[in-house]
Amino acid sequence: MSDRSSSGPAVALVVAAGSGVRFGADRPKALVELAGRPLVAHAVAALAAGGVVRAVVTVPAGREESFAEALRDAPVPVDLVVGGAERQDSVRLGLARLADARGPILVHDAARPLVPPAVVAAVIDAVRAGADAVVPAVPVADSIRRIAGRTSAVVDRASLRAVQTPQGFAPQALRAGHQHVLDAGLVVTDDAAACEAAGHPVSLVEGSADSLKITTPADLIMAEAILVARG
Ligand SMILES: Nc1ccn([C@@H]2O[C@H](COP(=O)(O)OP(=O)(O)OP(=O)(O)O)[C@@H](O)[C@H]2O)c(=O)n1
Ligand SMILES: C[C@](O)(CO)[C@H](O)COP(=O)(O)O
Repeated sequence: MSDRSSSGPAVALVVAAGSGVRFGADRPKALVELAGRPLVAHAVAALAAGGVVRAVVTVPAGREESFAEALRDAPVPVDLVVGGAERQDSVRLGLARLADARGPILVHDAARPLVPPAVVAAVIDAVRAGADAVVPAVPVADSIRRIAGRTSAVVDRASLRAVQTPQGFAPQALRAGHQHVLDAGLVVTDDAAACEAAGHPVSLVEGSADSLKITTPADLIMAEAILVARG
Protein backbone atom coordinates (compact mmCIF):
# COMPACT_ATOMS: atom_id res chain seq x y z
CA MET A 1 0.00 0.00 0.00
CA SER A 2 1.11 3.55 -0.70
CA ASP A 3 0.41 6.79 1.15
CA ARG A 4 1.61 8.99 -1.72
CA SER A 5 -0.92 8.09 -4.37
CA SER A 6 -3.74 10.60 -3.95
CA SER A 7 -2.00 13.94 -4.27
CA GLY A 8 -3.03 14.89 -7.78
CA PRO A 9 -5.74 14.53 -10.42
CA ALA A 10 -6.32 11.16 -12.07
CA VAL A 11 -4.81 10.85 -15.54
CA ALA A 12 -5.10 8.13 -18.18
CA LEU A 13 -2.67 6.32 -20.42
CA VAL A 14 -4.76 4.85 -23.25
CA VAL A 15 -2.92 2.23 -25.29
CA ALA A 16 -4.09 2.39 -28.90
CA ALA A 17 -0.92 1.59 -30.86
CA GLY A 18 -1.82 -1.99 -31.77
CA SER A 19 -2.60 -2.91 -35.35
CA GLY A 20 -5.50 -5.24 -34.59
CA VAL A 21 -4.34 -8.30 -36.54
CA ARG A 22 -7.07 -10.51 -35.08
CA PHE A 23 -9.72 -7.93 -35.95
CA GLY A 24 -8.50 -7.65 -39.52
CA ALA A 25 -9.73 -4.14 -40.37
CA ASP A 26 -8.30 -1.80 -43.03
CA ARG A 27 -7.06 0.55 -40.30
CA PRO A 28 -5.66 0.34 -36.75
CA LYS A 29 -8.28 -1.31 -34.53
CA ALA A 30 -8.61 1.76 -32.27
CA LEU A 31 -9.89 3.73 -35.28
CA VAL A 32 -12.62 1.19 -36.11
CA GLU A 33 -16.02 2.79 -35.56
CA LEU A 34 -18.61 1.69 -33.03
CA ALA A 35 -21.92 3.52 -33.53
CA GLY A 36 -20.18 6.01 -35.81
CA ARG A 37 -17.37 6.87 -33.39
CA PRO A 38 -13.84 5.43 -33.23
CA LEU A 39 -13.15 3.00 -30.39
CA VAL A 40 -10.41 5.26 -29.02
CA ALA A 41 -12.86 8.18 -28.77
CA HIS A 42 -15.33 6.02 -26.84
CA ALA A 43 -12.55 4.94 -24.50
CA VAL A 44 -11.32 8.46 -23.74
CA ALA A 45 -14.89 9.70 -23.20
CA ALA A 46 -15.64 6.84 -20.80
CA LEU A 47 -12.50 7.60 -18.77
CA ALA A 48 -13.38 11.29 -18.63
CA ALA A 49 -16.91 10.47 -17.46
CA GLY A 50 -15.35 8.45 -14.63
CA GLY A 51 -13.11 11.27 -13.40
CA VAL A 52 -9.96 11.34 -15.50
CA VAL A 53 -8.82 14.88 -16.37
CA ARG A 54 -6.16 14.22 -19.03
CA ALA A 55 -5.15 11.42 -21.38
CA VAL A 56 -1.96 10.31 -23.10
CA VAL A 57 -2.82 8.05 -26.05
CA THR A 58 -0.26 5.77 -27.71
CA VAL A 59 -0.73 5.51 -31.47
CA PRO A 60 0.86 3.59 -34.34
CA ALA A 61 3.76 5.41 -36.03
CA GLY A 62 2.54 7.42 -39.02
CA ARG A 63 -1.12 7.51 -37.87
CA GLU A 64 -0.88 10.60 -35.67
CA GLU A 65 -3.13 12.72 -37.92
CA SER A 66 -5.91 10.14 -38.04
CA PHE A 67 -5.86 9.79 -34.26
CA ALA A 68 -5.80 13.56 -33.75
CA GLU A 69 -8.91 13.77 -35.91
CA ALA A 70 -10.58 10.89 -34.07
CA LEU A 71 -9.95 12.64 -30.74
CA ARG A 72 -10.68 16.19 -31.91
CA ASP A 73 -13.80 16.44 -29.72
CA ALA A 74 -12.41 14.58 -26.70
CA PRO A 75 -13.79 15.96 -23.42
CA VAL A 76 -10.31 16.17 -21.83
CA PRO A 77 -6.88 17.30 -23.15
CA VAL A 78 -5.16 14.53 -25.09
CA ASP A 79 -1.45 14.03 -25.96
CA LEU A 80 -0.49 11.56 -28.64
CA VAL A 81 2.67 9.45 -28.27
CA VAL A 82 3.96 6.94 -30.80
CA GLY A 83 3.74 3.46 -29.26
CA GLY A 84 6.11 0.50 -29.40
CA ALA A 85 6.25 -3.03 -30.79
CA GLU A 86 4.39 -4.67 -27.89
CA ARG A 87 1.73 -3.39 -25.52
CA GLN A 88 4.20 -3.13 -22.63
CA ASP A 89 6.51 -1.02 -24.84
CA SER A 90 3.64 1.32 -25.62
CA VAL A 91 2.84 1.68 -21.93
CA ARG A 92 6.47 2.47 -21.12
CA LEU A 93 6.65 5.10 -23.88
CA GLY A 94 3.36 6.70 -22.84
CA LEU A 95 4.41 6.71 -19.21
CA ALA A 96 7.43 8.86 -20.06
CA ARG A 97 4.97 11.58 -21.12
CA LEU A 98 3.32 11.36 -17.68
CA ALA A 99 6.52 12.03 -15.70
CA ASP A 100 4.77 14.89 -13.89
CA ALA A 101 1.72 12.86 -12.80
CA ARG A 102 1.27 12.79 -9.02
CA GLY A 103 -2.24 11.31 -8.78
CA PRO A 104 -3.62 7.95 -9.92
CA ILE A 105 -2.54 6.80 -13.38
CA LEU A 106 -5.11 4.64 -15.17
CA VAL A 107 -3.83 2.43 -17.99
CA HIS A 108 -6.66 1.52 -20.37
CA ASP A 109 -7.03 -0.40 -23.62
CA ALA A 110 -8.58 1.65 -26.44
CA ALA A 111 -10.02 -1.74 -27.34
CA ARG A 112 -12.33 -1.54 -24.28
CA PRO A 113 -14.60 1.31 -25.38
CA LEU A 114 -17.58 0.66 -23.12
CA VAL A 115 -16.11 0.64 -19.63
CA PRO A 116 -18.79 2.14 -17.35
CA PRO A 117 -17.82 5.39 -15.59
CA ALA A 118 -18.62 3.72 -12.26
CA VAL A 119 -15.81 1.21 -12.82
CA VAL A 120 -13.37 4.02 -13.69
CA ALA A 121 -14.40 5.91 -10.54
CA ALA A 122 -14.02 2.78 -8.39
CA VAL A 123 -10.48 2.25 -9.67
CA ILE A 124 -9.55 5.89 -8.97
CA ASP A 125 -11.08 5.71 -5.48
CA ALA A 126 -9.13 2.55 -4.62
CA VAL A 127 -5.82 4.15 -5.63
CA ARG A 128 -6.68 7.28 -3.66
CA ALA A 129 -7.42 5.04 -0.68
CA GLY A 130 -3.80 3.85 -0.81
CA ALA A 131 -3.61 0.84 -3.14
CA ASP A 132 -0.50 0.55 -5.33
CA ALA A 133 -2.22 -1.33 -8.15
CA VAL A 134 -5.95 -1.81 -8.78
CA VAL A 135 -7.54 -4.12 -11.31
CA PRO A 136 -11.21 -4.35 -12.34
CA ALA A 137 -12.08 -8.03 -12.67
CA VAL A 138 -15.08 -10.26 -13.30
CA PRO A 139 -15.89 -13.88 -12.40
CA VAL A 140 -15.11 -16.49 -15.03
CA ALA A 141 -18.23 -17.88 -16.74
CA ASP A 142 -16.79 -20.98 -18.41
CA SER A 143 -15.52 -24.09 -16.66
CA ILE A 144 -11.73 -24.07 -16.79
CA ARG A 145 -9.23 -26.89 -17.33
CA ARG A 146 -5.44 -26.81 -17.07
CA ILE A 147 -3.48 -28.72 -19.69
CA ALA A 148 -1.33 -31.43 -18.08
CA GLY A 149 0.66 -33.24 -20.74
CA ARG A 150 -1.76 -35.32 -22.81
CA THR A 151 -4.55 -35.01 -20.30
CA SER A 152 -6.05 -32.11 -18.31
CA ALA A 153 -7.30 -31.20 -14.85
CA VAL A 154 -10.23 -29.11 -13.72
CA VAL A 155 -9.49 -25.76 -12.04
CA ASP A 156 -11.81 -24.32 -9.39
CA ARG A 157 -13.18 -21.27 -11.17
CA ALA A 158 -14.60 -19.79 -7.94
CA SER A 159 -11.13 -18.45 -7.12
CA LEU A 160 -10.46 -17.06 -10.62
CA ARG A 161 -11.18 -13.64 -12.09
CA ALA A 162 -10.86 -12.31 -15.63
CA VAL A 163 -8.87 -9.08 -15.69
CA GLN A 164 -9.98 -5.87 -17.43
CA THR A 165 -8.79 -2.30 -17.77
CA PRO A 166 -8.54 0.52 -16.73
CA GLN A 167 -5.99 -0.62 -14.19
CA GLY A 168 -5.11 2.10 -11.70
CA PHE A 169 -1.76 2.75 -10.10
CA ALA A 170 0.09 4.94 -7.70
CA PRO A 171 2.55 6.61 -10.12
CA GLN A 172 5.70 5.34 -8.42
CA ALA A 173 4.39 1.76 -8.41
CA LEU A 174 3.58 1.81 -12.12
CA ARG A 175 6.96 3.35 -13.00
CA ALA A 176 8.80 0.83 -10.81
CA GLY A 177 6.83 -2.04 -12.35
CA HIS A 178 7.66 -1.13 -15.93
CA GLN A 179 11.31 -0.37 -15.10
CA HIS A 180 11.56 -3.81 -13.50
CA VAL A 181 9.99 -5.50 -16.52
CA LEU A 182 12.44 -3.70 -18.82
CA ASP A 183 15.49 -4.47 -16.68
CA ALA A 184 14.56 -8.13 -16.20
CA GLY A 185 13.49 -8.67 -19.80
CA LEU A 186 10.05 -9.90 -18.74
CA VAL A 187 6.96 -10.21 -20.94
CA VAL A 188 3.69 -9.23 -19.27
CA THR A 189 0.19 -9.04 -20.68
CA ASP A 190 -0.98 -6.28 -18.37
CA ASP A 191 0.38 -3.58 -16.09
CA ALA A 192 -0.72 -5.12 -12.82
CA ALA A 193 1.56 -8.04 -13.67
CA ALA A 194 4.45 -5.60 -14.12
CA CYS A 195 3.79 -4.07 -10.69
CA GLU A 196 3.39 -7.48 -9.10
CA ALA A 197 6.72 -8.61 -10.57
CA ALA A 198 8.30 -5.59 -8.87
CA GLY A 199 6.82 -6.62 -5.52
CA HIS A 200 3.71 -4.45 -5.34
CA PRO A 201 0.42 -5.96 -4.17
CA VAL A 202 -2.51 -5.93 -6.61
CA SER A 203 -6.06 -5.15 -5.40
CA LEU A 204 -9.27 -6.03 -7.23
CA VAL A 205 -12.47 -4.04 -7.73
CA GLU A 206 -15.58 -5.23 -9.53
CA GLY A 207 -15.35 -4.95 -13.31
CA SER A 208 -18.21 -5.05 -15.79
CA ALA A 209 -19.44 -7.38 -18.54
CA ASP A 210 -19.92 -4.23 -20.65
CA SER A 211 -16.17 -3.64 -20.63
CA LEU A 212 -15.42 -6.37 -23.15
CA LYS A 213 -12.25 -6.13 -25.23
CA ILE A 214 -12.85 -5.74 -28.95
CA THR A 215 -10.58 -8.42 -30.38
CA THR A 216 -12.54 -9.84 -33.33
CA PRO A 217 -15.45 -8.51 -35.44
CA ALA A 218 -17.87 -10.59 -33.32
CA ASP A 219 -16.93 -8.47 -30.29
CA LEU A 220 -17.95 -5.33 -32.17
CA ILE A 221 -21.41 -6.80 -32.77
CA MET A 222 -21.66 -7.49 -29.04
CA ALA A 223 -20.59 -3.92 -28.24
CA GLU A 224 -23.22 -2.54 -30.62
CA ALA A 225 -25.85 -4.62 -28.81
CA ILE A 226 -24.69 -3.24 -25.45
CA LEU A 227 -25.02 0.32 -26.75
CA VAL A 228 -28.55 -0.42 -28.02
CA ALA A 229 -29.47 -1.89 -24.63
CA ARG A 230 -28.11 1.23 -22.92
CA GLY A 231 -30.42 3.30 -25.11
N1 LIG B 1 2.21 -2.57 -29.57
C1 LIG B 1 1.01 -2.38 -29.04
C2 LIG B 1 0.06 -3.43 -28.97
C3 LIG B 1 -1.18 -3.17 -28.42
N2 LIG B 1 -1.49 -1.92 -27.98
C4 LIG B 1 -2.83 -1.66 -27.45
O1 LIG B 1 -3.12 -2.52 -26.37
C5 LIG B 1 -4.51 -2.78 -26.32
C6 LIG B 1 -4.79 -4.27 -26.14
O2 LIG B 1 -4.23 -4.98 -27.22
P1 LIG B 1 -5.07 -5.85 -28.24
O3 LIG B 1 -6.51 -5.72 -28.02
O4 LIG B 1 -4.46 -7.20 -28.25
O5 LIG B 1 -4.79 -5.07 -29.63
P2 LIG B 1 -3.83 -5.41 -30.82
O6 LIG B 1 -2.45 -5.72 -30.35
O7 LIG B 1 -3.99 -4.29 -31.76
O8 LIG B 1 -4.53 -6.74 -31.42
P3 LIG B 1 -3.88 -7.96 -32.18
O9 LIG B 1 -3.10 -8.73 -31.14
O10 LIG B 1 -5.05 -8.71 -32.72
O11 LIG B 1 -2.99 -7.39 -33.27
C7 LIG B 1 -5.13 -2.22 -27.62
O12 LIG B 1 -5.90 -1.08 -27.32
C8 LIG B 1 -3.93 -1.94 -28.48
O13 LIG B 1 -4.08 -0.83 -29.36
C9 LIG B 1 -0.54 -0.90 -28.03
O14 LIG B 1 -0.82 0.23 -27.63
N3 LIG B 1 0.70 -1.16 -28.56
C1 LIG C 1 -4.67 -5.74 -20.55
C2 LIG C 1 -5.70 -6.79 -20.88
O1 LIG C 1 -6.76 -6.23 -21.60
C3 LIG C 1 -6.26 -7.34 -19.57
O2 LIG C 1 -7.19 -8.34 -19.83
C4 LIG C 1 -5.10 -7.93 -21.66
O3 LIG C 1 -4.09 -8.56 -20.92
C5 LIG C 1 -4.57 -7.50 -23.02
O4 LIG C 1 -4.11 -8.64 -23.72
P1 LIG C 1 -3.78 -8.61 -25.26
O5 LIG C 1 -3.16 -9.94 -25.54
O6 LIG C 1 -2.85 -7.44 -25.47
O7 LIG C 1 -5.07 -8.46 -25.98
